Amino acid sequence: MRMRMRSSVFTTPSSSTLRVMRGMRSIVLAHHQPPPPLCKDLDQGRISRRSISSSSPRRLENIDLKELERLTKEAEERLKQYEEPLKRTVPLHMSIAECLRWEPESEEDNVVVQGYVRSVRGMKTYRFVSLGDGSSLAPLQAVVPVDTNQAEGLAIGAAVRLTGKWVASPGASQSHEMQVTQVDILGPSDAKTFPIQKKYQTPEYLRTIPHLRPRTPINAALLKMRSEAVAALTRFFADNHFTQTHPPILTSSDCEGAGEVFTVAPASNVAELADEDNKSKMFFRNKKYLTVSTQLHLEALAQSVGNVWTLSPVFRAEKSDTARHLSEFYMLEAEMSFVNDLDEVMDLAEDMIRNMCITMYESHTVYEFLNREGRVGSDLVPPEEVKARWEGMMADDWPRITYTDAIEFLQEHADKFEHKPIWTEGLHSEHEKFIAEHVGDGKPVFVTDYPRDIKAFYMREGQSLPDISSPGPTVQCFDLLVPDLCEIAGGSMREHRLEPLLEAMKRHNIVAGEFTSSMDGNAPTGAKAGPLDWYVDLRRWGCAPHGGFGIGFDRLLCYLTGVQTIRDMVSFPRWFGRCDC
Ligand SMILES: NC(=O)C[C@H](N)C(=O)O
Repeated sequence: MRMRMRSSVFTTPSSSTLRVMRGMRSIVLAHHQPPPPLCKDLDQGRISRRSISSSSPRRLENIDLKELERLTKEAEERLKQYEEPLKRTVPLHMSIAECLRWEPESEEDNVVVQGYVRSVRGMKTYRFVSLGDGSSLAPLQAVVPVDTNQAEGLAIGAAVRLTGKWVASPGASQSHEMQVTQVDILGPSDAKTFPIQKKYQTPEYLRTIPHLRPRTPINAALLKMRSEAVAALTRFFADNHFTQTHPPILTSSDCEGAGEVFTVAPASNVAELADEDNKSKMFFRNKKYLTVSTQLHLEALAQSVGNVWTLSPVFRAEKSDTARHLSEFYMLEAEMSFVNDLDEVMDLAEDMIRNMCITMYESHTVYEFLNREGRVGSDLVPPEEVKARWEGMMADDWPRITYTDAIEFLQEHADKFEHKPIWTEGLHSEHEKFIAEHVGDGKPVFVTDYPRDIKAFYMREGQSLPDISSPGPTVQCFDLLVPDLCEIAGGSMREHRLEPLLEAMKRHNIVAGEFTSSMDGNAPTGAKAGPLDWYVDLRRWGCAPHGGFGIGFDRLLCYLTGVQTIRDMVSFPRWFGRCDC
């Protein structure tokens, strides 16, 4: 089996920079650390900033001192923004994550937190309340005296604001706890009927209450992680001068040509779909669909501003009842202009994911998630395995093999599979799994140059490697495979030349009849390519070689969190037969 590593690095940072960055990241934890806690000093009628939490930077070696100085300055600047709230007179609350990392030596008065009651333990004279607000897997322990009537209304699920003293805790589970002096019940809850009790609840049960499920600590952490991933990706693309765009959700065609589109009609006239001949009665005067991929529109936008990206919902009417498929999911798609080599597209995908992981790795959320203990997240892949996934993603040089070589490799192990590996038939998920596990060695694997006839019409024909002798024509494309989840991304060079594109469309039966392939510029823009006329048009005027990819964003997050089914990764999952609330 021939295996290639990347030939070039598309983006910063280089691997040596990355090593430094990893060291730096420990110092730059300030980015992820809470601001100094703020609490109201009622006696003096002002708000004062208390000491910063004790999280000391680790791994000081490898640090460039000048860079350190720059970062310190940056951190000081950042701190300035917290001076502003000091002028306010209303109480400022701390998030629970901030509070938990705050370990002052002496008692701190008039601290305010707000959140949701996760549990209440009753003792004779005190109630022990576990409070969560989504910022942390760990709860805050609040101790409420019973005799003051303050404990009334403290029920599981209630939204509360607690004011009190932040003191060292005698308990072993936390360094500090709150001795509550005032309880405000902001949103009462009936403990008896609250559907998320403090006991193990199966993922299947939680899926029946998707509107309440986000309140569980793990689901809140998943929301935070998603948000951090988006922030990291946005920064990555901005740093690399990609333009973020908003391609449409309603479209005229099935980009992938797999017939998995949802058709759109107004609720007041669903019947219009049945009467295809009467287009004038249709809302859009023709059939329209929810997008399955924004790629084709991204190609148009890339011809304006160069490299572009988007993170959009896409929809697939696939009747797949698996842990990896949803009818609605988010796809991150990028399109690069003026590139002529599939390796450059793969470099981008690789750098982007690696960079995202490195940025996120030591965030509070990811740290807590990967170091969870006990029963927290017991339905997920164990933290050690998930950590190994992150390490694979952050490693350099993900292997690249051609589809032809992959099939050869699989054929050497044919006895292990239910389906025989056959060149013309594509890879089954058992094959993808095997490749990911045995070729990747913990890293994701690019499989390239698939047979032309099993791939989409828009892919550019040819081989990335001139020395490959494949059994038939191939296209310049890749699938990115990881263990367990198999394919998480796919991309290709696009056919940017008019004639070969029209030929490919004919081969795929996308259109019937003759095409107008004139390049004289006076030809009508319609190419008799039906709903894809406009896409053909893009090839008429100034279409540079280009390529791109799409990543199943929710699948990627599943892999990085160890969530076993994509239905538990997405807050409101939709799949064949299910679209709750
Ligand atoms: N933008 C892309 O290349 C994604 C591709 N159209 C897909 O749906 O897999």
